[in-house]
Amino acid sequence: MTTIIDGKQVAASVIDAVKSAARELEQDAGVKTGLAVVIVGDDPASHAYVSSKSRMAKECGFTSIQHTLPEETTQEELAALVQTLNADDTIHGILVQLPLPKHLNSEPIIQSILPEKDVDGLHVVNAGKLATGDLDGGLISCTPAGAMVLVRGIHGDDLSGLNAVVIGRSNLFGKPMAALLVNANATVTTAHSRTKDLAAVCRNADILVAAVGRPEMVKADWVKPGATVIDVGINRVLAPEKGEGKSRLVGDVAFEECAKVAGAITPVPGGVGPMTIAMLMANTVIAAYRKSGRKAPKF
Ligand SMILES: NC(=O)C1=CN([C@@H]2O[C@H](COP(=O)(O)OP(=O)(O)OC[C@H]3O[C@@H](n4cnc5c(N)ncnc54)[C@H](OP(=O)(O)O)[C@@H]3O)[C@@H](O)[C@H]2O)C=CC1
Ligand SMILES: Nc1nc(=O)c2c([nH]1)NC[C@@H]1CN(c3ccc(C(=O)N[C@@H](CCC(=O)O)C(=O)O)cc3)C=[N+]21
Repeated sequence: MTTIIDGKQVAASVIDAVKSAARELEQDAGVKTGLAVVIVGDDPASHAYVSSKSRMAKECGFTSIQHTLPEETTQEELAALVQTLNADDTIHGILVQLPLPKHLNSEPIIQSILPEKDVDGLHVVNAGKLATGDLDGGLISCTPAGAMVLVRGIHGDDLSGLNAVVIGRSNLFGKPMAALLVNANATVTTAHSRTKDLAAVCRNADILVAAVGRPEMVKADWVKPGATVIDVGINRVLAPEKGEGKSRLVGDVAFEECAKVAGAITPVPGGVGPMTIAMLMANTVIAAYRKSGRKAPKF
């Protein structure tokens, strides 16, 4: 029987642990954990993600601040907001929702966030710590951190002898995911748009992770029988069967057919997505513990 990995349930248990950690920090040190989420422009999908992040932060007992800036915000205005949040002692985590509108350059903005407040794990200091194997010193990008929790739930902490293939090489997901898998002793291949015979590369994977942004690209005959399939893709496609103009969410994996071959597989929605938000909360409370000089909990 194929295991359908319940990301919602795993995320709920991470959130419970975050809530207790935040409560303890407040009781013992008088510190209320604070998260600031910055969004520029009016992309509806980005707004939906950002409001669920802000809502969850409140549910965790955090101070949650959302800065919604207009589409025509300048580079200087956004940079100034980040400086203000860097200097604000009540804010422990800063997340700038990506992508930014085209006229803005995201890289200097992300690199201007203090590394200890970079709950997205995108600052070079945090990316560098992960790349050099210092997993406890920095902050790890939320989606790969969450995907790893799901992988660990199936295979345990030690992936010795297992082949892992990650499709995608972004700084937000593919690169940190590959680093986490290598750190757990998997033998890792990173595939991308220039990879030759992707299907054959994937068939070699005991753990197959897809983060491409192409609806249902991974087919059943790409999956090694019994493999663990982690679908990171979030694609909104038209669903005429639900009515005119309606849409539904699908991953980068053709779920129905791949579920017949895989040993374990994440659904979309309800797989990696909820883990991303849970790990964002985890990173924020970790940042608050470190700022107060206390040993941070692990999630
Ligand atoms: N569930 C969640 O919480 C999250 C989901 N996502 C989703 O994950 C997906 C990927 O996100 P992200 O990493 O930011 O996306 P990017 O667009 O930054 O990266 C996509 C990667 O896929 C590769 N790629 C594109 N086309 C192909 C192809 N035909 N064959 C093989 N590889 C290909 C690209 O290769 P190349 O580098 O050569 O261009 C690139 O490395 C998206 O659907 C996004 O919405 C992202 C973050 C969080
Ligand atoms: N700086 C930055 N950091 C990010 O982590 C980041 C980002 N920018 N930009 C966009 C992507 C995407 N992302 C998701 C988060 C949660 C769900 C999620 O909760 N998904 C639900 C479904 C949500 C729905 O129904 O629309 C699920 O998969 O079950 C999805 C996607 C974070 N991202």
